[in-house]
Amino acid sequence: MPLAAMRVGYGSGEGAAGADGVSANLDESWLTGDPPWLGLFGRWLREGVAAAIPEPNAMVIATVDAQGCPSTRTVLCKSVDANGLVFFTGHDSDKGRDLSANPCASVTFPWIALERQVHFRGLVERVSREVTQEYWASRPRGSQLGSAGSFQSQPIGSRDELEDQARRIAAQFGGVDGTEAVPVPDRWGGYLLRPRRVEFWQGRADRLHNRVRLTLDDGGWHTVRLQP
Ligand SMILES: Cc1cc2nc3c(=O)[nH]c(=O)nc-3n(C[C@H](O)[C@H](O)[C@H](O)COP(=O)(O)O)c2cc1C
Ligand SMILES: Cc1ncc(COP(=O)(O)O)c(CN)c1O
Repeated sequence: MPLAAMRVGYGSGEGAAGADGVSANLDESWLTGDPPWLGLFGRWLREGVAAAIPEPNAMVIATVDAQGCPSTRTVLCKSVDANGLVFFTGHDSDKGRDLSANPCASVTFPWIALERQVHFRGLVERVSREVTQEYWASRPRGSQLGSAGSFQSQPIGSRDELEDQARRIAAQFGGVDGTEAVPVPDRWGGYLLRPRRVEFWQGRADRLHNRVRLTLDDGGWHTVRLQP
């Protein structure tokens, strides 16, 4: 099928795997909690889990370099609370360098199977070393060794070289089957995105979608409905 002819209609409730609130129109009254995005975001995330969509906590994050050019890639959101969204990555990666130069990011949860997306934008800061260490300790040993064995976003000559490097580094900590703890590399850690703008989007028929945006200013959170 030609790309130009590929399209899906939204708002029938059929594609949405039985999630609540799919047939009802997204309404400002759904915004509950403190901050007011927290309740609905948590509900939609739980519905994404229940609908078994792949990696419902995956979010596409845009960062901007010192020249003002954006880049996007996917990371996993590993916790969310009233402060914001936490993810873990390499500080020396492209995104880590962008965030050092420009500590502002935008993320999108593309829950297309549920005919929904949520965007966040805000300032990003590193989490404490304690928070990073606690999360690191919860990761499977293989993932710890994988992160320790990779200098994220640096070039490497071949797959074989990457595997040799990872094996060499794993051996320093007793190897894949060892029991010695793998320390968190200094170059790896968590970031907290503190939202100042959040948008909930729900697909509707004939491209007449629902969009509700919350913005934080000195007076608190403000809600506005946007045209699709
Ligand atoms: C579903 C999915 C989840 C990912 N989660 C993470 C993550 O949590 N942290 C991370 O550093 N990279 C993650 N990646 C890899 C990144 O998308 C990216 O390739 C990597 O972080 C390097 O990005 P950068 O060079 O732009 O900094 C994930 C990739 C996918 C497809
Ligand atoms: C390179 C990389 N780092 C970190 C993560 C975060 O997830 P986890 O801590 O569960 O490995 C991922 C997830 N795909 C990843 O690909």
